[in-house]
Amino acid sequence: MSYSDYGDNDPIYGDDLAEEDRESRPRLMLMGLRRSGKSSIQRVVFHKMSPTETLFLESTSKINKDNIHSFIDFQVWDFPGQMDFFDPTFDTTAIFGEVGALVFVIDSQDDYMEALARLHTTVVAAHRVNPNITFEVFIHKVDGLSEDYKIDTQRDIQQTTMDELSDAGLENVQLAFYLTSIYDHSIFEAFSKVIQKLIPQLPTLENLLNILCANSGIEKAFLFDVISKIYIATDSSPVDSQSYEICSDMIDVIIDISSIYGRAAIGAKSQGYLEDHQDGQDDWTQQQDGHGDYEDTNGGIHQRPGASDMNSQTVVSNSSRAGSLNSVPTQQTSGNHEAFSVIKMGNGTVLYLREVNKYLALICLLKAETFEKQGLIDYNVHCFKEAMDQVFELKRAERTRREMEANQLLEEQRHNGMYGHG
Ligand SMILES: Nc1nc2c(ncn2[C@@H]2O[C@H](COP(=O)(O)OP(=O)(O)OP(=O)(O)O)[C@@H](O)[C@H]2O)c(=O)[nH]1
Repeated sequence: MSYSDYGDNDPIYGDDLAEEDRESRPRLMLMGLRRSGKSSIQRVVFHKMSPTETLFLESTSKINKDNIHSFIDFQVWDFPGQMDFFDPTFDTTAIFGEVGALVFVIDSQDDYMEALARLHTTVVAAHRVNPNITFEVFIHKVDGLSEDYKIDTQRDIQQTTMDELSDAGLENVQLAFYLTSIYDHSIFEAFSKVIQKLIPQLPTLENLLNILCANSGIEKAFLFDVISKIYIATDSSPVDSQSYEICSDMIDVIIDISSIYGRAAIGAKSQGYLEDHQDGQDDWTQQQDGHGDYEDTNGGIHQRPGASDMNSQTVVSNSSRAGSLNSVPTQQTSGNHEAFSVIKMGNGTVLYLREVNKYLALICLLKAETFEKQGLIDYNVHCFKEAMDQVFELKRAERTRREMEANQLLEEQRHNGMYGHG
């Protein structure tokens, strides 16, 4: 995945975005009152900004358009809080016409009555222009609220919003509500669900993951976008936040070890620890800054000869969380240099990560007994990857076919224009 720089004068991704680009990418809009946390969400999720750094973000003064290049290309538009969308000079058709999802951010630590009024007018206007928009409401900054208060706030916001929409004759409009904070995994989990709605291949991916889980004894499988740590699909068993968190943390562990090991490896080379794999050692690390182009993940994880011994040798701390690690990951690059890692935890659960393509990683949770048949799991994952390739290849082929048809039509029109009067 690569990300745009989002400065106002960005020559590539700012206002100069090519017209055809505007049309071909699903658009995701971040709206809400000033200081509700829109830019922070965008920077934390897509640019790897640390949550505390968002304290220094300046207020957004114009729409920031951020092009996300990943398994699907989409745009995130961050709107300034003070913008009046309903000013007659504002082109609502252009704004809402192409939108895939509208994320409305409400600051739950503040008095939210004004935000609810704005949410209502936004939904009414957007739905009138484009009834296909999905509305996602982030009840944000819940890190400052107690568990009980979170639930009460969500119930109150949900009830008030739906009542008002129903009074306006819009009882059929679907809104999804999420409790979010940039200080924990909740923002990534919420974004995962939002993005999934923009992926046309989602049912196919879920089916493939179901088949993989059923045939390999895997308890839960997530397909992650490595940089953003958004999961784009999972099997159809219910998602519990802890499973998501531990899998998402695994990506961080792998990236951290990859970067430390990569650097250490250069130093250790003279001592004979390393045979190869130095190049590309920081690929995943580079991606983490949110600006790396994520072009080459091969060899992102490196193996010291005999690295698999690490698993049985090293015991790190144990803690009360089910997801705590008490053994160090076994990391390997497989024959074709794709990242692969296994973490065995103290509670008898195994975390299994495999790079699927340059954007995605598959992470599975399974029992240690099941993992004894690793050969079967490896083989099934290989089949899964091939099926995934086919799914995305079909999409590419379809796009190419449509482009060719459009070009042919254009040619014919040109030809008729030249010779049509003869
Ligand atoms: N506690 C807490 N603070 C947050 C969270 N998200 C954002 N903030 C803080 O909220 C403040 C405003 O965030 P911004 O991202 O600038 O808000 P915005 O909606 O983009 O504001 P405008 O650009 O003025 O529309 C910053 O100080 C952030 O650190 C959160 O999840 N929890």
